[in-house]
Amino acid sequence: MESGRLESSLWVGNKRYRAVLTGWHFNWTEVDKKNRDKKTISVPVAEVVGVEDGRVEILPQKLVEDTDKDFTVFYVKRSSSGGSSGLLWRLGRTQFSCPSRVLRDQWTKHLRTALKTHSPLRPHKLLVFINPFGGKRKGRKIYHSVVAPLFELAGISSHVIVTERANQARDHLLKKDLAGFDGVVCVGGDGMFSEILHGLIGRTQQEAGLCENDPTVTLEPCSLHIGIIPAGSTDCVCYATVGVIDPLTSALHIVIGDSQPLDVCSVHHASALVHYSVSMLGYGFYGDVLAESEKHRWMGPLRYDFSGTMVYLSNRSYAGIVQYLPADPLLSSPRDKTRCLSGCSVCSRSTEKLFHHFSDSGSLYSSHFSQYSSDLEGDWVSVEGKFRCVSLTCMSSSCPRSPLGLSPSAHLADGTGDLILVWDTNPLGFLKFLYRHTSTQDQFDLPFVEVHRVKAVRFCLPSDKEEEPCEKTGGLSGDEVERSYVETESRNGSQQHLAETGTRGEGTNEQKTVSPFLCGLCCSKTPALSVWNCDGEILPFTDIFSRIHGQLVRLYARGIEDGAALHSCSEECDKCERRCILQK
Ligand SMILES: Nc1ncnc2c1ncn2[C@@H]1O[C@H](COP(=O)(O)OP(=O)(O)OP(=O)(O)O)[C@@H](O)[C@H]1O
Repeated sequence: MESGRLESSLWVGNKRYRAVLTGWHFNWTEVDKKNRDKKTISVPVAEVVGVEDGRVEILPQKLVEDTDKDFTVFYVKRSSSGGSSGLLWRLGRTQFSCPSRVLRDQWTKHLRTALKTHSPLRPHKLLVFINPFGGKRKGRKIYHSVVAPLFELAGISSHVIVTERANQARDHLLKKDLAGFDGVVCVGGDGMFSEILHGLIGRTQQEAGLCENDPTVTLEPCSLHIGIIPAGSTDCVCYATVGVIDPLTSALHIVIGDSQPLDVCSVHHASALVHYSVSMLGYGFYGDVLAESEKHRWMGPLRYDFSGTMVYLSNRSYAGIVQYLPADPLLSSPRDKTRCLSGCSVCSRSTEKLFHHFSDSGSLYSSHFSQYSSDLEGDWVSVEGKFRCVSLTCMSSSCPRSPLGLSPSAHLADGTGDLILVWDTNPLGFLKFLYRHTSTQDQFDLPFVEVHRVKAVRFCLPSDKEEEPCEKTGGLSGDEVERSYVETESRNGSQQHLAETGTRGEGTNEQKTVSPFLCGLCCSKTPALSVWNCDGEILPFTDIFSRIHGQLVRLYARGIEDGAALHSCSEECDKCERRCILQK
């Protein structure tokens, strides 16, 4: 007999079922139905959230009826999210009745043992940071009403810190004792996630004795997982890694110990680390929109629409030199029309490549990497001209506004980023580019747009551009307008391969300080410089070097589940070889 297998009749209400625990799956099928339309519900053991004695309810509030012959199983139940790209997860609950207490105890014991065996990454102890001011200021309420009951059900202990200031979570992670924790949960938006990201990566490098400032160093992957409970005004990282912005769905991913590796881009200026980014590093349009929106915080989330419109109308483009190190084109391409979904094969292949010591060492994290990466070797490409925007993203950066994202075929964990160059163009062309982000039309299929899959990027100003405050730079002169036109025309011809890294770029304006603020839109002068928008933060430098670190962190997530590809519940479900995943 298969170990861990258990089979018996059980009752749900007044209907009799044949229940089977095979080790990997727990199934129950109604037995008394005469006709063929019997329905099997099949739950992978890895998606069982908890097993309780008696008749138990936990949401919206806990109710326990401690009976002798009953037990309650809580599990992940999917439902269509209607609009979002992923699936909503809900807490399924079924109360089973047994003929005897002995059988009941046998069932609960077997189910609990199966959970331990088949879900090795389930967290036992979590450190939780709640930003009480994020989004609509509902972080605390969301945590206590939705997340905490699930943690209790799953036997997870948590240490909760409600932050009192910005950067408290980051500082805590950098300095305090983290022994015994399996992961860190942030209840907030993208800003709060960024704090956790910086704290965890920084702490991991400190402990590994690695210098974060050196872009050539191979950083140590973080051993603690990050869970994101969306409670901000922008929750793009959650959306791009789970497919929906829903605290219950995210809490369930944490509880069952899902694990999604994530690439991180480090941004350096003049030999110092400036920031880490996972979603978007953007100069030009996206930088201007962020800078403008900071002036209108009082508008709330509306400020992004307002600022986007104002910046669009200001019709700006900026001179720059972009150098990039292309990724291996044989592995994937940003134009290959694939989507990085749960179980992505491109990311899986990259895991083997990125952690090729894995099989030797037996542990992902104990593998000994060479401290200096060979990742930055290769032929760099350089382009120069005027850009509407230059963006680098390590993921699709999909969000509810742009369901396919900035780069629809980008991968979460393949060790590459997508560099998007939007050259100077007329306002209508740029509007078309922006508009295509909200539809399924290909935003890269435009003559003034390029996209490259890359491992590293440098950006610097042409030597004649000074990083001066806009009052001094004034508007573009006639010469500059002319130059812009010529460069735009010849941009493909201007590409040149660099034999080595660093002929220009990092450090060319080390001593200069950027004016982080743009001219007001009422100002008749056009600034010569934009700013970098790094995951919603303005960077105080223009010349940067950025590099993608493959799978540097792990989230309690599994990527976006493809609802369309999954078999939906049908009456014939028990005859179907695939698991019925949409249990209505
Ligand atoms: N107690 C606090 N007081 C003030 N700021 C805080 C506090 N806790 C965290 N923060 C900071 O608030 C910023 C925004 O937080 P978060 O991302 O959670 O919310 P948000 O509403 O999405 O933010 P925004 O719209 O400003 O990006 C973060 O950068 C974080 O550092």
